[in-house]
Amino acid sequence: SHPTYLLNPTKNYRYKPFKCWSCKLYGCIMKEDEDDASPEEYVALCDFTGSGSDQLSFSSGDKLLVHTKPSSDWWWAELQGVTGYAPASYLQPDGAEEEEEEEEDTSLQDPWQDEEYFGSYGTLKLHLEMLSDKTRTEAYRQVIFSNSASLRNKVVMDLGCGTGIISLFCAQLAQPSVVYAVEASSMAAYTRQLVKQNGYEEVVVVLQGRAEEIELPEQVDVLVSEWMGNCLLFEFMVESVLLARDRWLREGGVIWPSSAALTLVPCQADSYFSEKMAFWEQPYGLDFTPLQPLAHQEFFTKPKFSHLIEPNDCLSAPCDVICLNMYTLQVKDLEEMNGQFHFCVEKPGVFHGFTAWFTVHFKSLEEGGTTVELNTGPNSEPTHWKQTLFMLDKPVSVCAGDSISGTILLRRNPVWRRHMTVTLNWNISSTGETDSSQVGTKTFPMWR
Ligand SMILES: N=C(N)NCC[C@H]1O[C@@H](n2cnc3c(N)ncnc32)[C@H](O)[C@@H]1O
Repeated sequence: SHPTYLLNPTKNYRYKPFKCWSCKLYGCIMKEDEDDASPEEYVALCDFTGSGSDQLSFSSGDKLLVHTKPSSDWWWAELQGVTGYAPASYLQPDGAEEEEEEEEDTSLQDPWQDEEYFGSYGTLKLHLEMLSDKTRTEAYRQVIFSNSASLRNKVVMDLGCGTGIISLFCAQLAQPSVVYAVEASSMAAYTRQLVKQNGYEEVVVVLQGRAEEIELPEQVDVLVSEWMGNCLLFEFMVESVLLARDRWLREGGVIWPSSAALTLVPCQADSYFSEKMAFWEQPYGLDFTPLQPLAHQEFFTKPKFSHLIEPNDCLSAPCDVICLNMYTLQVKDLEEMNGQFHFCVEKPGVFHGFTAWFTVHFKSLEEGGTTVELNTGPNSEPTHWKQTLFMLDKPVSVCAGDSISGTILLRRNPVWRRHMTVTLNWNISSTGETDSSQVGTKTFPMWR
């Protein structure tokens, strides 16, 4: 669940641009405009629908003429006489496909980056981190324990079982007829050993392969999975869970978790801001402020994952901005998920950014049974996910009574299928002496 394995250093990243308030152009850290060399031919890797008059819409396979590259993210391009900004990450030099094949560069042909992804889960590091997370692991144990009677003689699928801990809980605490423990990484071979070592090979069947591709001998009564990533959705393993639900979960079957929510709160982040930005004011009595734009680009352009927010850093009550019902959620819904928020600032402070976390619920198999909750927020025991911090470009002082309202948009990356961007739009309205309001917007790549 760490994004590090997806930071593919050989691929030049493209940061999403942020609208520069002063010049209202994309990517205000503009390189000198290259002299008007002859336009280069590029082919579109996927569809793009431009927003605003200055963006160019195109379809996958279109051949665009790129006239200038004012920033690494947005290029001035032309398609059939129409010009506008096109996102550079959607374009590939025309004819590069053949070269790509020659270089055996698989990363573009593997938008799921499965080699890195399942490679990283083939080692113990991430499994040790997840197993050491008692809050997470005990929550799943509680689900199995409190439903043990209803699990008797049931057929269970544990999707992405890793070391098999959830499947082992099922065999240890309940009497299911069988648990299909599906794991795509090479960890599956060890998981089979763990099942045998603990004497559960009669109950737990380990299948190595992607859940979308393996064959089960029967439908299942219960589909359980621990699929949540940073900001709930990063890795987009949830897509595999939905595909398995549609293919293997019998009518009336149960999916765990049954629902998920992404929660947001406006917050202070004094120590992070001081550490990364204020530091350059006067280190060792010298003025290093010319480095602040660099610090901004390097530290505040992407979200900070594994951030631990203190409850008193929250400037208002949190708000669930996206709620997923795992019975009705469709894969196509994952492309763009919208949420709205309205926060009432409860105390004066500095609005440095937003913090996000998630909560999942496990509905009981028994009518009226207790629902188990796994909450990764600041008022619960910390988990290995911690929280995710989105820093604003400029901190804003706020007073009690101010309101911060706006929208959040999670847009899945059309090329890199485990990645997304998070766009936040906000409006701060103060009802102090001077009725003022400040609007802002920022798009964060997670992580491409
Ligand atoms: N964010 C998380 N919870 N990650 C846990 C991912 C675990 O599920 C495994 N996994 C992820 N996707 C799949 C899939 N489609 N099929 C099988 N195993 C998977 C992965 O190898 C790792 O062991």
